[in-house]
Amino acid sequence: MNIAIVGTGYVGLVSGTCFADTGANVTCVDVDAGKIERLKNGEIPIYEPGLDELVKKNVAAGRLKFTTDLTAVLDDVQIVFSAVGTPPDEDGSADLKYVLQVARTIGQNLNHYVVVVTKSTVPVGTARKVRKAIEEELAKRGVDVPFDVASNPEFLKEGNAIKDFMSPDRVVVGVESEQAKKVLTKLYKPFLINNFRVIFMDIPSAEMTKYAANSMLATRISFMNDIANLCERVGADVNMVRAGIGADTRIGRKFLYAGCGYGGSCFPKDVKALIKTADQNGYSMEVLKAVERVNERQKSILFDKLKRAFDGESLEGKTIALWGLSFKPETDDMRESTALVMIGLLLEAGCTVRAYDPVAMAECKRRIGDSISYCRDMYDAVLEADALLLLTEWKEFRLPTWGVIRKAMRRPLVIDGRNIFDSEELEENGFEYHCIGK
Ligand SMILES: NC(=O)C1=CN([C@@H]2O[C@H](COP(=O)(O)OP(=O)(O)OC[C@H]3O[C@@H](n4cnc5c(N)ncnc54)[C@H](O)[C@@H]3O)[C@@H](O)[C@H]2O)C=CC1
Ligand SMILES: O=C(O)[C@H]1O[C@H](OP(=O)(O)OP(=O)(O)OC[C@H]2O[C@@H](n3ccc(=O)[nH]c3=O)[C@H](O)[C@@H]2O)[C@H](O)[C@@H](O)[C@@H]1O
Repeated sequence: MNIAIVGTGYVGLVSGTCFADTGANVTCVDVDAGKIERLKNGEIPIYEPGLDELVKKNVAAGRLKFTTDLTAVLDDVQIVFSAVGTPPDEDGSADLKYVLQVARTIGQNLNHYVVVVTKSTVPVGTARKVRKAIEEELAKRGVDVPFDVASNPEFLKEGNAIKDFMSPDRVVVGVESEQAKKVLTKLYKPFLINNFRVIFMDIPSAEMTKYAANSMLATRISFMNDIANLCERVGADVNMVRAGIGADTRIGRKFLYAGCGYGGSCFPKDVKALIKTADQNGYSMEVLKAVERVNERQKSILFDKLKRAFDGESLEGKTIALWGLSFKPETDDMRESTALVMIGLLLEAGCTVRAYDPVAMAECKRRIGDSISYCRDMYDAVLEADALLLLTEWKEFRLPTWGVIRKAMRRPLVIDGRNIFDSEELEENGFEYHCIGK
C-alpha cells in the first residue's frame, strides 16, 4: 500500500513511520524544506523517544521517504493523510488554512481515486470543506476524478507517541463510503494483533470525538486542580483523594494528577476551539469555559505560593531556580507550557531565573533568548537560589541529592508544581516545602 502523509510534524512523522513499519510505502511531505532536508540526512527534527531508530530502520528498508513535493507522489498513492498544523486563530477557532491548502493541491493534481484522510484535529464540518476545495480545483481543470474524504483523528501523546500509535486504545475513523472504509480497514489491519478496535462512524462524529476526548481529559485535570486548591484550604491531601476516587472503576486512575496546569499544543487550543464552535452554533459551553479559567489560574499558582513563602518581602533581586521547561516530560515541546507563564511572572517581579531542562533548553532559548540563565544540570540551577520551583516531572528530578542542593541554595525553599517530592524527606533535609493540594 502506498501512502502520502502531508505535514511532517509530531503527528505526521510518527504516523508515517509507524505505517511504514507495518510494511506500507510511505512518503512524508512537508513545505518546510529545511525539515525535509534534515530528515533526508537522517536527522530527526523533534525529540520523541524511540522515533530516531524507527525512522532510520524504515528509511533503510526503503519504505519511508521524504519530499517537499506532494504533486510528485500523488499519482502513486491510494491514501493521502493530512497531518498539517491547525493552530488557533485570533478568536480561538481552529485555523484551517493549511488543511485547505493541502486539499487544493490535491484537487489541482489528482488523476485517480484516493482517500483523503484528515488526521489533524479539525472542527466538525471540515471534511465537507476539504471535499468542496478539492471539487472546486477539479472543476477548474474540467476533470471529474472520484475521491473520498475521511476523518481519522489522532490520539497519541507526545513523549509516548510511538507506543500510543502502535498500541492505541482505539482508532476512530469517520467515512462516508464503503470503498473508503475498505481501504482504511486494510491499512489498520496490521495493528489488530495489538487487540484494539477500529471504530467506524460518520465523519462529523469522528471530528467531534477528537475534541470531546481532549476536552474531557482537560476537564479532569482542571477539576482535580480545583479540588487540590480546596484541599489546601480545608486540610485534605489531593493525592489521597486521587487514590480514593481513582479506585472507582467508573472514574479510573489516569489523568487525575493535580499540578501547575496543563499545557501543550493541544489541550489549550482544542478546548478553545470547541468553545468557539459552540459559540458559532448559538450554544455556550459553560463547563469548558470554567476548565479554561481554572487552568489559566493554575499556571501562576506557583508564583502565588512563592509570594506567600516570602511573606510580603519583595521578590526583586531574588534568584529562582526552575527545574523543567517543557509542557510535560519526554518532550522538548514548550507550546503553552507553564514555564513560559512562570518565567514571565518572575522576570516581571525582578527575579533572576536559573533554569534547567534535560531537552527543552534549546527550544526555550529559541523562544525567549537569554532573558534567563540556562544551566548545566539541576545542581547548577540551584546555585545561590532563593527558591527552587519544579515545573515538569522529568524522571531525573525524582531522586536528587538533597544535601548537595541544601548547601548550594541561599534559601532552602522548594515549591513542587507536580507533587513528586516526599515532604518528610524535604523537611528532614531542612527545606521549607510546598506542593499542590496538600
Ligand atoms: N502534537 C500532538 O501530540 C498531536 C497533534 N494533533 C493534531 O495534529 C495536527 C498536527 O499537529 P503537530 O504534528 O503537532 O503539528 P506540527 O506543527 O508539529 O507539524 C505540522 C507540519 O505541517 C507542515 N505544513 C503546514 N502546511 C503544509 C502544507 N501545505 N503542506 C505540507 N506540510 C505543511 C508544517 O511545516 C509542519 O511541519 C494538529 O491539528 C494537532 O492538533 C493530534 C494529536 C496529537
Ligand atoms: O491532541 C493531542 O495533541 C493530544 O493531547 C494530549 O496529549 P499531550 O498534549 O501530548 O500530553 P498529555 O500527556 O495529555 O499532557 C497534557 C498536559 O496535561 C498535564 N496533565 C496530564 C495529566 C494529568 O493527570 N495532569 C496534568 O496536569 C500535563 O502535565 C501536560 O501539561 C492527549 O493526551 C492526547 O491523547 C492527544 O492526542
